[in-house]
Amino acid sequence: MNIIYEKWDEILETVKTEHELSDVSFKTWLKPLTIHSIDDQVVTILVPSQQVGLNYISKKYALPLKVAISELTGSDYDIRFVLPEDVQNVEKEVPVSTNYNTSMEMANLNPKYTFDTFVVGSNNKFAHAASLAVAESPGEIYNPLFLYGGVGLGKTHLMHSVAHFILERNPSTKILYTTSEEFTNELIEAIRNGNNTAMTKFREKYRNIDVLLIDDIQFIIGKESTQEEFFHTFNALHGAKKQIIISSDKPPKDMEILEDRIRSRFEWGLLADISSPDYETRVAILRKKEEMDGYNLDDSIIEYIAKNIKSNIRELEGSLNKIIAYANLEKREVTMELAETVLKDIISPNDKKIITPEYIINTVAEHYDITPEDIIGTKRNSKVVYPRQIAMYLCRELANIPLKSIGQCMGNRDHTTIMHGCDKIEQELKTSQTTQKAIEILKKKLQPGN
Ligand SMILES: Nc1ncnc2c1ncn2[C@@H]1O[C@H](COP(=O)(O)OP(=O)(O)OP(=O)(O)O)[C@@H](O)[C@H]1O
Repeated sequence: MNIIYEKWDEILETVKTEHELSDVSFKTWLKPLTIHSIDDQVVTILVPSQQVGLNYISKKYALPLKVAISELTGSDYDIRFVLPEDVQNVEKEVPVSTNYNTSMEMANLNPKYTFDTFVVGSNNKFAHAASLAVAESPGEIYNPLFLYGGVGLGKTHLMHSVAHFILERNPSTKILYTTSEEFTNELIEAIRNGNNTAMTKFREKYRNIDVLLIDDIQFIIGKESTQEEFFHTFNALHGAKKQIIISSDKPPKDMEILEDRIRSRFEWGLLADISSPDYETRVAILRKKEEMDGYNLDDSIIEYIAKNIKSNIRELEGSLNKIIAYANLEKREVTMELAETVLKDIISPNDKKIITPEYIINTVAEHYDITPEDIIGTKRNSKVVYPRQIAMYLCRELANIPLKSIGQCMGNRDHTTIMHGCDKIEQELKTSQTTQKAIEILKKKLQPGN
């Protein structure tokens, strides 16, 4: 929390002492003042009612308050005074509700995205635990919580789960879910209106809340005014100990053309990634979905979907829905044959294509802009050694042939060399985003249907 909030009483006392105010003056003019918000270097002070005399207070106490704040914090803040009616007009935009369902609708939450319906697997264990911790103590431990991962892997589901959890405990919590695209559009609209009220309304909508969920933040990249506005929104909320949860398709350090001051704020709290689910988790997700929708499919069909749709949970669920919809429409039993027919467009024929070491070597070489000869050759500079190890790893993962045979295809290398290369990449995958991304992209190139 911004120190000005914590030391507000002390600041008022300082003004009193330094300006030798009598008790009655202090009680009348200063004591009733409270902080409305602190946005980047502007302290907005709420003056309780018009009788108190906004103009008088502003003329007489703006400077003393500015000086006292500057003495306390060591930096300069501008002072702005507002009346309750100015604020209330805007606060009506986000009314408080004590009813869970109303709050949920006002917050833009999907009722199905709760912790109960979220399947925990090794791909999302950490992100799940972090989200639960935030849900239990919003604004206190990990702020912001930054969830990142590929498309359709459950980031939105998790952030909504946090919101539901908080609302169940306290339905009057003001929560707002939005996407960075919506945020940008609303900002453009406010700027286009060209008047202060539209802008104030916009700001109050986003700053007058307890929890902000902002999805797909990567879309603010390259949008300067949005970044600027988001920066101030972030500071206002964070300064007031309000929880912020952000999702993105990549971690902050990989978000190119993002202002450094924003990147560093994203990294203030906790970063948690969600990767593609393993086979067991995919089966568990399909089973959960089946249970929720009241179906009971044969194990072999569930396994068929889980084996073939690997990287995207939205697609996984979509495949199940498609099979069921098709069966209902055609009034047919769900059989393996039906599942295969329905999913033939999604499960690319490429999956059935045998992935040979040569194919992998060519694809890796092209990706790194080197030649296949570089990969199988003996050069030892980093430009070729790393892609070579990547090729070894992919051969082991996808080609389904013994290490010895991989060694033969890779310039007659010994199987222990291949093993070493694979281990190296495996280690890197635990820590390096670059390697994770490279493997993800290359796997997609080699198996486009997955
Ligand atoms: N672990 C999980 N358990 C159950 N359902 C899940 C899980 N992960 C994702 N889903 C489901 O997969 C679908 C896609 O998830 P979601 O929209 O949260 O993904 P996302 O990561 O936000 O995607 P995008 O990058 O497109 O914004 C949703 O229907 C969600 O309920």
